[in-house]
Amino acid sequence: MVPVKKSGMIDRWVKKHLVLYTGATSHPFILSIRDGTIDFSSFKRWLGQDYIFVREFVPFTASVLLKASKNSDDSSDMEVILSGLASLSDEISWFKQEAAKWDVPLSDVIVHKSNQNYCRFLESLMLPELEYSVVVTALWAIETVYQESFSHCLEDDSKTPPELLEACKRWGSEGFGEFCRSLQNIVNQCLEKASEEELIKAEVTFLRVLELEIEFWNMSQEGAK
Ligand SMILES: Cc1ncc(CO)c(N)n1
Repeated sequence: MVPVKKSGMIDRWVKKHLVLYTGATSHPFILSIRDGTIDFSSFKRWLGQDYIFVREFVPFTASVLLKASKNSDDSSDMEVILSGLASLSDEISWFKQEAAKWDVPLSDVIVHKSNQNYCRFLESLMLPELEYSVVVTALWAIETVYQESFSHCLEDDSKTPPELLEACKRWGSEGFGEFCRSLQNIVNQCLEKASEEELIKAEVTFLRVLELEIEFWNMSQEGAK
C-alpha cells in the first residue's frame, strides 16, 4: 500500500473542497460589501448576531487552549492560541462600540436559528473527549473564513463603504492573516501525527464549519429564517 502523505493537509483539503470553501469565503454578503451595494440593515443584523457568536467563541477558544496546553509538545501552540483568546477581549469591546454607533441594541438580540446551530456546534466541540487536532482544525477554519472573506473587501479595486472599513480591517488585515497562518501550521503539524480516524473527524469538522459559515452569511443577508 502506498503510504498517504499527510503534510500540508490543509492545502489539500482546501483544494479538494474548493467549491464549499469559496462559498464561505466569497459569499454574496461579503461581495456586496466589496462592491459597495450592501444594505446597511444586513450589516446591522450581522453585527448583532456576530456579537452573540463571539461571546460563545470565547469559551470555545479557551477550551482549545486548555487542550493545547495538555496535548501539544510544542509550547508555541499555546502562545498562538492565547494571543487569539486575548484579542477577543478587544473584539467584544469593538462590537459594543460599533453596535452603539449603528443603534443595534445588543441586550435584546434574538438569536437566529443559523446562529443557534453554530453556537450549539461550538458547544459540542468543547466536550473534553474531543481531540485537540479536531478542535484546533475548527478554530483555524472559523478564523480563516473571516480572514479570507474580509480581505476581499480591502483589495485595491474594492468599493467598500468607508463606514465598514474598520470591520473589514479587523479580520482582513495582514496581522490577522499572520495569526491564521500560524494556526494553519499548528493544524498541519497536528494532523501529521493524527490517526486515520482523527483525520476523518477533522476533515468533517472543517466541512461543517464551512457550511455553518455559509448559513451565517445567508442569515445576515436574508434575515430571520
Ligand atoms: C460567524 C463567525 N465566524 C468567524 C468569526 C471569526 O472570529 C466570527 N467573528 N464570526
